[in-house]
Amino acid sequence: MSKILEVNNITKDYGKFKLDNVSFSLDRGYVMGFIGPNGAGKSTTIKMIMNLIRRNSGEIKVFGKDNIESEKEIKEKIGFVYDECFYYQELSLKDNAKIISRFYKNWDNKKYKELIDRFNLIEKKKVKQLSKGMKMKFSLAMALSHNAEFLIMDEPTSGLDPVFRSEILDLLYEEIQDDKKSVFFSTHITSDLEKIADYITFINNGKLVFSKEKDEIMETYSLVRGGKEILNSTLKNDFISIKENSFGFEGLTTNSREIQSNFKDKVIIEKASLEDIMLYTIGGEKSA
Ligand SMILES: Nc1ncnc2c1ncn2[C@@H]1O[C@H](COP(=O)(O)OP(=O)(O)OP(=O)(O)O)[C@@H](O)[C@H]1O
Repeated sequence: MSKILEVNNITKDYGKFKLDNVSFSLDRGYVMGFIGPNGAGKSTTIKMIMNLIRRNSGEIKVFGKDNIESEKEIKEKIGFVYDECFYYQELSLKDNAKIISRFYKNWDNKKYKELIDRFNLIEKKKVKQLSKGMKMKFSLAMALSHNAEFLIMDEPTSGLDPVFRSEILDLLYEEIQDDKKSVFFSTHITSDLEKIADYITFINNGKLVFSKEKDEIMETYSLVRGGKEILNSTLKNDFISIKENSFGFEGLTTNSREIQSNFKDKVIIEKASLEDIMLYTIGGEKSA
């Protein structure tokens, strides 16, 4: 299977913040969600993949090629959606498309028109007159109109209402059906990932927590609840983190089988959502 993205030991030192030796990779044809709390380093990583900022060390390959040496060739095949709208604000959508389409050999005007219609965008409008959701739709229409093989998106659904979000996810879902396109996108909305991601990469405070297949993650982590009387230090060691209150505890574990067999009906065990995994991992104290 060919790799569409390889991020190897990248580091960016901003002084107060350091993206520290982060590595992960994505195979062609798959969707990877990129999660982490505010300030974790998601945008920094995406900007380095797009060569918008310089890394201090490490290596990034896109389509098997170095992202700096082969920048022009790589970008031709990438659809990029960024949370800050980088179009000409004073120009109409039509004029923006006219200018930007010239940069792409594979510009597909038919597809562009279809997406503009589908999103009910009015081409005469200036970019600055669009709402946040409309800007996102325009960005997506542009990103999907040059036969990109790889979509990279920084928070494409942030600040959008559930109807817009669901429309965007439906469109992405259609786009990946041919198994040739790959998608890498950051988000805070973990429920979006439960729908469409094959892999999840999670960073916290500049460090990689994990980069794994989603199904494996969903099978590995569980939430366990129980009464205070059973929570001794041995049991505490089975948890990634625990919240305690006056009645009992709730904790995230990768060890639910053993806990179940030791404590039987004294505990309630359920699958953890991605949000639970993120919150407990970030919250991170064993004895709250
Ligand atoms: N140009 C810069 N100079 C100094 N520090 C920076 C710069 N850009 C980002 N940072 C810092 O790097 C850290 C990571 O920021 P980044 O935008 O990558 O996080 P993020 O995970 O995308 O967060 P969010 O979810 O809030 O968008 C933050 O502490 C931020 O203040």
